[in-house]
Amino acid sequence: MAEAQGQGRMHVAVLGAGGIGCWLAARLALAGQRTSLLARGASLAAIREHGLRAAAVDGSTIGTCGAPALSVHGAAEEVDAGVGVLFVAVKTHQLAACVPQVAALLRRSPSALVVPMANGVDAHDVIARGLEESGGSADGVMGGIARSVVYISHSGTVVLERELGVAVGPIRACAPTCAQLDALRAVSRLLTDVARVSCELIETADAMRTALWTKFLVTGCLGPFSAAARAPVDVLMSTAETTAVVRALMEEMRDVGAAGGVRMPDGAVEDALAICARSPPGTTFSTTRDVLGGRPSELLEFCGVVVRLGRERGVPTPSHAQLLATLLPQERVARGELAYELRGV
Ligand SMILES: CC(C)(CO)C(=O)C(=O)O
Repeated sequence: MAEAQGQGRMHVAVLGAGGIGCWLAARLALAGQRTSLLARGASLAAIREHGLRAAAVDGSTIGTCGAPALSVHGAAEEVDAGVGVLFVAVKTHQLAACVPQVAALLRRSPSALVVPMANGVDAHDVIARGLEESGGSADGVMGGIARSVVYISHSGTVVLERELGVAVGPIRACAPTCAQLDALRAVSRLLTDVARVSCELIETADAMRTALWTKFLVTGCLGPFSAAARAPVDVLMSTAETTAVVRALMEEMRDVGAAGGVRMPDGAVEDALAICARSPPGTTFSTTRDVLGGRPSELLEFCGVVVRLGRERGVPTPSHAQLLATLLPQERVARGELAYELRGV
């Protein structure tokens, strides 16, 4: 952990070259911070050849980074030892499959913190369970939340649309050690002061769970619903009929969370609705883009999880069940599990 605490600098690794992973890697590397990015396929090839480019929405280049600050790898075994923090920035449905990479990295850097930057409310559990099942330790698994609106325009280029920062903090029942808390503080300082990614440090697991569910209230319902409605958030929020559906979806999520001991502030749904109502024209979430682009999405980890937790906790979730059912056939097609024709369309 010594490297994590020294001078606010540490060796950072990022697993996943999607929007969030490339955004974090680019911000860190552009600031001269040593960063190892784990990528695959076309992203790996493009970043190896041309570096990682960060662009503004109008297409202009913010900066391009490569060696020596940024190194890109296809396997965790290639990453040097001494990593202080690993950000796991993959889609929630890819988390379980990437645990072997996390385990391989931890074998070389056993004191690294593992911070998921994934959607949903249980990324830390999926990673921790996977590590424990493979005989490893999950003690370094923390909580993380990404709030920025960023996306990959083409392999090797990440577009920074709205940089709203991240949050990190403990999340698991076992209390973090003093060294881990110091390392979390160092991560937060590194991101905020060096990489210019505003990072909120959340001090307790309870507060972290509340923060995860607060984001989930918005993304977990509006991502899938705006895909089903084929309309951006601002349009859904300026139409009475669709706003009523959004409210019902959020209320179900609040109740399911509360039944599991998550302390949501009074007015959490009103606050989430107000945030959505302020969305700029055309706003979509990654789930919306994935569903409409015919790619596997986080539907099962959003509506699917709400429905499952609702059943386990005795909370009715009819709106989520309906939204899940509406999008399920498309999701199965995207996952290669189903094929059909829509005649006459
Ligand atoms: C809310 C947002 C944009 C934050 O990264 C997101 O999580 C998503 O689009 O999936």
